[in-house]
Amino acid sequence: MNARDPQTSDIAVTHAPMRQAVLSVNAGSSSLKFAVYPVGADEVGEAGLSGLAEGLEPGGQPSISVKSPGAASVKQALTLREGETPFDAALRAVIAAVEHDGGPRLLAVAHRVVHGGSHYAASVLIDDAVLAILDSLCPLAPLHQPANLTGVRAFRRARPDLPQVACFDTAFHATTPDVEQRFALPDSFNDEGVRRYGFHGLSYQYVSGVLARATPRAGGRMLLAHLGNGASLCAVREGRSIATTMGFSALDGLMMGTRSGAIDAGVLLHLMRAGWTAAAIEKLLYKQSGLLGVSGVSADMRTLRASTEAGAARAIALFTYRVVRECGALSACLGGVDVLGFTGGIGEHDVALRADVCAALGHLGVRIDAAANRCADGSTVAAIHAADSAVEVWVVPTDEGRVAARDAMALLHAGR
Ligand SMILES: Nc1ncnc2c1ncn2[C@@H]1O[C@H](COP(=O)(O)OP(=O)(O)O)[C@@H](O)[C@H]1O
Ligand SMILES: CC(=O)OP(=O)(O)O
Ligand SMILES: [Mg+2]
Repeated sequence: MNARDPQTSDIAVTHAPMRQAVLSVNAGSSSLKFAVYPVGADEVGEAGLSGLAEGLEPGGQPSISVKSPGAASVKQALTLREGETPFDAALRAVIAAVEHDGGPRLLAVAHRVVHGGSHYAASVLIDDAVLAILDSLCPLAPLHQPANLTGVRAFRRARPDLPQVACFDTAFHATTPDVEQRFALPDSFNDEGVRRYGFHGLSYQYVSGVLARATPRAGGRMLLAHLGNGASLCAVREGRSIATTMGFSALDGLMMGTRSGAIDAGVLLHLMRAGWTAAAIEKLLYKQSGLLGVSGVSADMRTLRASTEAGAARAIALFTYRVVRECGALSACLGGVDVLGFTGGIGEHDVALRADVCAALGHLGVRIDAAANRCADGSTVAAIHAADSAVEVWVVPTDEGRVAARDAMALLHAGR
C-alpha cells in the first residue's frame, strides 16, 4: 500500500463507459461506502465503480479502496492536507476517483440516511430545512444518523452544484399496520412519535424487487433476513412490509455485531438504579454487546467461525437462536411463509448459519438443498431450497445503493 495523495495520483482502476451517473453514499462513523450507478434512458444500472474509505475515526489510519466491476480492489492510504479531517480527505478521494477524466457526469448524490422518523415515508431532496429535521432525529439512531449527516454536509460543501437526496431505511416500513407500530404505552407517546419505525428498508426494498422478478411466489408471503453488522427480519406481504424486528431505534430485535437487540426494559431500569448514565447504557447496548459482548472475542462472524474459544460458539448459538425465534414471530404475522430470503454479509455468506436456521424452521416446511446452500456465496442470486420444500429459500446479495440511486433519479425527474 502506498501513501500517495489520491487527489493527484492515479488510482489504477478501469471504468466501463458511463455518461451520466448517481453517486450513492453510505457514511458511517468510521467508514464511507460509495458506489456509482449509471443512469440510462429509463433505468439505473448496476454499480460501476465502488469502494470503501475506512479508518475515518479521529486518530484512525484513513485509507480508501476503489473497485471496478470484474477487477480487484485497489487500496491506498489517505494523506491529510493541512486542517483536513480524515472524512474530508476520504470525500476528496471519492470525488477524484469518480470524476476522473472521461468519467461520468454526476447528476446527484443519494445518501443512505437511517432515520426519517414520522416526517418522511419516502426519499427527499435535501435542503436546510430537511437537514434540520434529520438532525433532530440523531438521538434515535446515535450509531448511524450523525455519521450519515456528516456525509451529507461534507458533500454539500464539496459539491453544492449537485442535488443531494436522503433515502431512508425507515421508509419501506411506512406500510406496516398500526398494531405493528404502536407500543403498549399511553396513547400520547405514539402521537409524539415514540413508536416502531423499522430499518434496513433500502435493503428489503431491493431484495423484494429482485425476488419479485425471480419467483412468482414472491407476490405472496416473504420472510426476509438482513443479517450483517446490523441485523433484522422483515415480513413482506404482496410486496409491502407488514412487520419487522427493529423498532423505534436500530437496537431492537435480533442480536447484532455489537448491539444487544431486544432487551427487557427492566434491565435498563436496574442499571439506572445502579448508577449507570444514559451515555454508559448507550455505549453498552450499541457498542459492547451482541456478538462482541457475548463472545468476548469479536463482532465479526468470520472471526467467530474461525475461533475455538467457548465464547465464540456461545455467541453464534445465541445469534442463531434469536434469528429462529423472531422468524417464528414474523411467520405468525404473515400466517405462513412462501419465500424465505437471506441477505447482508452473514446472510449472503454464512453457509452454516443458513443451514441451522432452515433446519430449525422445518416445521414451516423449509427444506434446503445442502449442495446449493454450500455453493451460494453471495456473488449472485441463488435458490437453495430442496425440490420438496414447501417454502422457497433464496440468497440475494443486497444493493442498498441502487435503490437510493433509483429514488434520487425519480425525484429529479419528478422535479422537472
Ligand atoms: N464468508 C463469511 N462468512 C461469515 N460471515 C461473513 C462472511 N463474510 C462476511 N461476513 C460477515 O458479515 C458481517 C458484515 O456484514 P455487512 O452486511 O457487510 O455489514 P454492514 O452492516 O457493515 O454493511 C460481519 O459479521 C462479517 O463477518
Ligand atoms: C440500521 C442498521 O442497523 O444499519 P447497519 O446494518 O448498516 O448497521
Ligand atoms: Mg449494512
